[in-house]
Amino acid sequence: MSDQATGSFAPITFDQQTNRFPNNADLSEALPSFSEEDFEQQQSMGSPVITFEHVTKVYPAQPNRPSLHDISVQIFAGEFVFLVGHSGSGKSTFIRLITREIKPTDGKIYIADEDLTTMRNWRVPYLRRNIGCVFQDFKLLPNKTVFENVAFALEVIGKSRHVIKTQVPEVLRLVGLQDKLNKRPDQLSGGEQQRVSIARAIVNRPPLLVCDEPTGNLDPQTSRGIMDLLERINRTGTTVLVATHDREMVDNMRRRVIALDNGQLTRDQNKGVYGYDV
Ligand SMILES: Nc1ncnc2c1ncn2[C@@H]1O[C@H](COP(=O)(O)OP(=O)(O)OP(=O)(O)O)[C@@H](O)[C@H]1O
Repeated sequence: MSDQATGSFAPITFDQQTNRFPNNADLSEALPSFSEEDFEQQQSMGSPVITFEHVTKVYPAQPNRPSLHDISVQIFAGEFVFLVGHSGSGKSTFIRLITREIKPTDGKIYIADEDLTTMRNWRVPYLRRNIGCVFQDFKLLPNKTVFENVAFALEVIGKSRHVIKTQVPEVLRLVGLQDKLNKRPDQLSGGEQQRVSIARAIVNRPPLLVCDEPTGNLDPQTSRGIMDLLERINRTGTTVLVATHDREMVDNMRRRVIALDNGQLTRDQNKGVYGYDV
């Protein structure tokens, strides 16, 4: 499988004036794509996409052991961040808090300027339209083709057939699957299935992409292809957060590393490594 996928994909960004989500009615109208300079300027302007303020999460089933304890951290627009830590250190909990699958026991979480702790339930689907999610186990619909799996993400939010016919082939070109539109997931390799799930996550051009162990089921070479793809998506302006155990990948890519240990934030390092403390 070639990793030389191309595409003119550009994400929708948070509203620059208000740092709030764009109105979802506007999401199909592509904003101007970023140049590298715009992008650096945006980062130096420092608009936070994810803010945790003294966040603690205690699951009722484990009342005496916080799964996250007093976490304060910010992730800014355009960053590529690895979240690392032992099994059970709290990485998935961190991600599930961002998507408002769960709420913190204490503290505040903001996505852009939206306060997730006070967000009304009816707003949650709108939040999720702005966050692409990729998981270890792909979560594809087995009876649908590659095209249909990706199209489904647009159908459920009411996109027109015209938008679907334009955006689905474009994103499948970006992930290098333009020749597999009519295959079903069981006719694809693991790496190709993960590319479909990435295409599905970004087809609506979310400003934020969160990935929970995206290479956990893949061999090292295929994993490199997936990480290259995530880097390419990041270069279009999308903020990318990747929870991973993949030491080699983290060490090779030298991006920001946030380390969790036993629910505590133990390290936050620019151009970091996986390290031996996790
Ligand atoms: N629904 C739940 N109810 C009770 N405890 C939970 C629940 N989900 C997670 N935990 C606990 O919270 C802690 C953190 O779990 P979490 O899944 O966030 O870790 P992780 O770093 O993602 O682990 P892994 O790398 O194995 O996926 C663990 O002690 C786990 O047992």
